[in-house]
Amino acid sequence: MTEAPGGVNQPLAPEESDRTLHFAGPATFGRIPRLDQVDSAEVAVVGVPFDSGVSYRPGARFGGNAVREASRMLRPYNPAQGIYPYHYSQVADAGDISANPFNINEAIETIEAAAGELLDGGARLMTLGGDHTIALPLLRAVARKHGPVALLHFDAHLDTWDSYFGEQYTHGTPFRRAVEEGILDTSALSHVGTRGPIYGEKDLKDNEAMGFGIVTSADVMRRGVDEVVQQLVERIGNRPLYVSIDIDVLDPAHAPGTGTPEAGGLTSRELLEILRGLAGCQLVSADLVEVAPAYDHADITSVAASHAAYELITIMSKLSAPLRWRKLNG
Ligand SMILES: N=C(N)NCCCC(=O)O
Ligand SMILES: [Zn+2]
Ligand SMILES: [Zn+2]
Repeated sequence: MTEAPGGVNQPLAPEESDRTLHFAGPATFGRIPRLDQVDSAEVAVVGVPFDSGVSYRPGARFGGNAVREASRMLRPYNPAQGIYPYHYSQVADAGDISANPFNINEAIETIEAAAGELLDGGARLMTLGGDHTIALPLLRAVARKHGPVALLHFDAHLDTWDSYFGEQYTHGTPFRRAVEEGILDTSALSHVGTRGPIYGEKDLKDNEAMGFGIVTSADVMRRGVDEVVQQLVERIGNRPLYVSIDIDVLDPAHAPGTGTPEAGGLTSRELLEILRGLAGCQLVSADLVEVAPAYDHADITSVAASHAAYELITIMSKLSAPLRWRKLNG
């Protein structure tokens, strides 16, 4: 193993694993420190245990903690991106946002406010859901800081539907609301991994009109990861980027633990490789949603989710490091 950086003013990283057990003690993401153990964080992992917006099987409120448990074994060096994510920048676990499960409108306001506070504190956010409803308040908070952002949305579903049973705020509608609110940069919107039956042809026409490009799950298989990454990265350019990952983008063989599974999805290997390909992008925050551990087996879903979050955290840590050095060296 290459030696990890360390010393005065270096970020507080997880304990060396030859001295502590990966499988003991409270589960913060990757065994990183809690936010209250450090002055501030450049990357904050935050849970949003809210799933009152689901249209089918519930249970994603338990997703964040399942991902934290599954992330215990993540080691400190990321060879795919060539850095120690927890040593470059301060990465900390900010705990959970308590959103009212009986009132979606209030929950959305709570999430937006709490995310805004963490962003104002200088952190990029890696949010662990929760169902996909939470992407809307997270995008609002991010757009308030950065203006309209580019969106890379990994999902079996479009999540741009108008309403369910007349309700506008659900896990199938966050991105239509976000387009309507002007918080997305409509010249750089992409869905990746889309597949399965939809409600009608109009769904696709609406997405085109909103500005979404679509890379289906079959496109990834036919064209290959490298070509897809190149196309996505070109579209994103230098814009501030928000990545939203619905774990159902993965095939149910790779992610059975989710509420609305669809056959024919990405492999976890494909997803991780696409995420690594985003390393040059200006990733400002990300979410990972729809892990529902009650339907999982042998932690397949939460392990895959923890690795996806680790890749995004690595990108954000790398981006934050120069800021940290500038601050320390005046
Ligand atoms: N899993 C998410 N986010 N959305 C699924 C909505 C699909 C539907 O209810 O028709
Ligand atoms: Zn989905
Ligand atoms: Zn979704």
